[in-house]
Amino acid sequence: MQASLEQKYNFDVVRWFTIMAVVYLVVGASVGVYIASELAWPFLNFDSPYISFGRLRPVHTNAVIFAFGGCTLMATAFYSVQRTCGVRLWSDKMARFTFWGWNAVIVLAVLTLPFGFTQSKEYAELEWPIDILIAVVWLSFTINFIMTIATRKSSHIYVSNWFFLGMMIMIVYLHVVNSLAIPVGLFKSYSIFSGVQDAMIQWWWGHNAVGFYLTAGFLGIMYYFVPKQAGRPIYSYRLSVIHFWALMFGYVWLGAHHLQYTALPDWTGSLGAAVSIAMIIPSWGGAVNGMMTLSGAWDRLRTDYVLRFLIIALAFYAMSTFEGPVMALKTVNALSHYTDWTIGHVHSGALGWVAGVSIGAIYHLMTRLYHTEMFSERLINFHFWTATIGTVIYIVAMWVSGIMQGLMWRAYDEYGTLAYTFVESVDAMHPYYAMRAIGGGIFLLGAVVMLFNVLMTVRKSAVEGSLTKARALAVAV
Ligand code: HEM
Ligand code: HEM
Ligand SMILES: [Cu+2]
Repeated sequence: MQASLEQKYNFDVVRWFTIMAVVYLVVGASVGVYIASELAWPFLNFDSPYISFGRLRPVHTNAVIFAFGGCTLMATAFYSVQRTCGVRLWSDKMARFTFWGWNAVIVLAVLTLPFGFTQSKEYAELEWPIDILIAVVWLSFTINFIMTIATRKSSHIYVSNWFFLGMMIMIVYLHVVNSLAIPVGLFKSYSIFSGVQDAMIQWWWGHNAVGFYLTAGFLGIMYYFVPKQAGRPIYSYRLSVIHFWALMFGYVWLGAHHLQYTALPDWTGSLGAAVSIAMIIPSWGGAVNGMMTLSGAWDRLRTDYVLRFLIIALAFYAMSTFEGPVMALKTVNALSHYTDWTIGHVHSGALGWVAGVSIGAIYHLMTRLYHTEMFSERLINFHFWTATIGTVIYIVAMWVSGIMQGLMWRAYDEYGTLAYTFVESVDAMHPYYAMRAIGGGIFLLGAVVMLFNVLMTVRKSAVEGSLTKARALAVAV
């Protein structure tokens, strides 16, 4: 059975993306721990512009979102679309181009960001030549995916493909519009938008990078891998369809919640807040749908570590999609904005949800792609606990420091003047920044163990010859 799968499908490109995703998780988390340490112990900036916090921060965000997240999305999308449609990828060449092109983007990011080449748009820092490359590579990914669905053998299009498709199409136009700029040199350009319009476009992209890339794409992963790992059908197919359309229509309206109390018209922020609150419903619908897939088989969580990763990720998804809407409310945002509370929210989504569901999917993929068991189940268990504990320490540290910052900045003394100077609030953050660096270090340790486990599994498969056998059998079949 497995042998013929090797022949029928293109798993090579999936294998490459899977391994690179794990490598980039380690790289991105390492830079994360480093910049977290720079905030706790500023001497680590070593007075060098190249490794200063300001320049390494976008290296971190690009590495985790686009390198780790991107490779995970491409591996899982290319794998699940073939399996659910019962056909090989439409074009092997295009898939190879997507792999090399995407990695070229990542290398270019590492080569430009530390030298200060940036458009200064968050999550869209890369300069215009790289933006063009991103658009071309992303389109090749999208077209290959759509054409694979178009040639499918199954009658309907499974819901995971809908989520991947939604992500791909939205990202094409968000990326293109947000990146429209007038170049004045090879690595210098000016946005065609200015002032408040520029801010609005930036956060229309920024929020939807979260909503479509970090959420819809990873929900595609959830809808394929949770039922697969649990060995049961998704709890409610009808709920998944409602989840999909509500998410697609809702998320695009939220960008203004990043710009409360700015030069934007007041009503845009109110609209953003109102729709944000409404988004709790589809988000929780999706999380419940994933969790209830285990209904009647909860005992599996005791023994199946991969399933644990997937389900705890859904718990973090539910938590961050409750926290986000609350933070969108103007009264709450007045306190939380500019503080570490936002950073805590980001990482409960990014570490708990995005990394959690990715890690679960990658462990699942490894055994299917290399036709063997994982090198060590115990190390997966170890990874589960380090990832969970590291994430919780990170988030708790940021909640405390964020709320403290917010309260210190608005505290008045008996004469009506500010009770604290800004630098006093920075000083008060030190213990929490140290705590975050430690939490991040624990998370990173788990990621390193995962890389080791993954590489040993590749080696194990080579020693056993299981992949070679599967391929040879494929020729014989
Ligand atoms: C070991 C793990 C990690 C550590 C220690 C870490 C640390 C950090 C630090 C120190 C910042 C800058 C915060 C600031 O400006 O005050 C940051 C920002 C960010 N990180 Fe991480 N990070 C980690 C993993 C991740 C992962 C896996 C993701 C995504 C999947 C991620 C996504 C982000 C994003 C989106 C931001 C920007 C937040 C914002 O602008 O509000 N991080 N991270
Ligand atoms: C219904 C769901 C969600 C809503 C309504 C929401 C809302 C918000 C709000 C109000 C902020 C703070 C804006 C500010 O004061 O600057 C924020 C920041 C952020 N959220 Fe969420 N959130 C949601 C889910 C998520 C999820 C699941 C993730 C992660 C993967 C995520 C990632 C982020 C990031 C990266 C930022 C920081 C943006 C920046 O300033 O750089 N959010 N979100
Ligand atoms: Cu947002």
